Amino acid sequence: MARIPTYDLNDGTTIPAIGFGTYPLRGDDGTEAIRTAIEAGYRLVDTAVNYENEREVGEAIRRSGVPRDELVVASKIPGRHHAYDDAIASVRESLDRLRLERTDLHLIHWPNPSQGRFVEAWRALVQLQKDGLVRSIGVSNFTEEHLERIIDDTGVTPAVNQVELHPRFPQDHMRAVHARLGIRTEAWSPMGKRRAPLEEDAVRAAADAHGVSPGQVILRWHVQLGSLPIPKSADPARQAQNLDVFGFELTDDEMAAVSGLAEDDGRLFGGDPDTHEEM
Ligand SMILES: NC(=O)C1=CN([C@@H]2O[C@H](COP(=O)(O)OP(=O)(O)OC[C@H]3O[C@@H](n4cnc5c(N)ncnc54)[C@H](OP(=O)(O)O)[C@@H]3O)[C@@H](O)[C@H]2O)C=CC1
Ligand SMILES: O=C(O)C(=O)[C@@H](O)[C@H](O)C(=O)CO
Repeated sequence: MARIPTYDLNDGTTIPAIGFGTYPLRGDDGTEAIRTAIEAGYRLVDTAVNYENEREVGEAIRRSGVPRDELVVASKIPGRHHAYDDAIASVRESLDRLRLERTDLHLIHWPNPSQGRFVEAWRALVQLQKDGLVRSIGVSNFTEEHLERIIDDTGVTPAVNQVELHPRFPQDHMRAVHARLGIRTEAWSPMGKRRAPLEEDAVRAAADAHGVSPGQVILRWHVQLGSLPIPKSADPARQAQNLDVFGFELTDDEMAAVSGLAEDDGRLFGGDPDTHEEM
């Protein structure tokens, strides 16, 4: 099994350079899909309270037989749990469902700025990290302004910001913000989900040139951008293929051609964190 490179995080820990997205894998089939992904070599597994599959993730980990300390298990606090005490309880409930002693990465799922309580949720994560219930702490869908607010308030910089990022929406600005602040960029819907540009010439040409699939070209584009993708696949063959992106390199021209697929507003469903809120 190929070794997956890792990134250093700003809290002194490391994280695999690619992870496995688990939404919407649920039930027995979901557990089996997550187990086959771990068997294929994924060591970072991304879940959330709102995916309603933390039990399946925990069960898949146990069935995989992979030692717990080799896995990075990540979950997320939903919008309805942003109040300080609710955020603490949310993480404890996630641990109960996962049947784990701690998560390795815990994120605030969406900032929900109109509620104005994401700073409370961040303070709770800072405390939970001190208490050893979570290893690394981060956020998801935070803008530059949201990041600066929590850092100013606590002095603690998130290790990770998980944002929408794919060839149609490359997030140049947020990647620059993350580089400035020392935050690792993690990419959700890294393929572009239902709008994955698998048939676009830029992707097809690079796939042909390197003898790989269009999906591998997209994931390799992430790797070379320094973006940590978390592709979801229910199919064992595609799960394995998506991990196999460390043995070839896109040229500068190929990288530019894939980045050239960016659209003015390439978001998949209008998930602008200033206005899109999820409870
Ligand atoms: N923080 C947040 O707000 C959000 C986080 N997420 C996270 O990001 C993860 C991934 O995002 P997701 O929205 O699923 O989108 P992806 O971009 O990962 O796309 C998933 C789709 O691509 C297909 N696919 C996967 N690999 C290949 C391949 N090699 N070739 C062709 N098709 C492929 C899958 O089909 P198949 O299963 O049949 O292979 C599935 O339909 C989620 O599972 C979740 O963990 C997602 C959205 C928001
Ligand atoms: O999957 C997630 O993490 C989400 O935050 C949702 O927005 C999800 O992408 C969705 O259901 C969008 O239609």
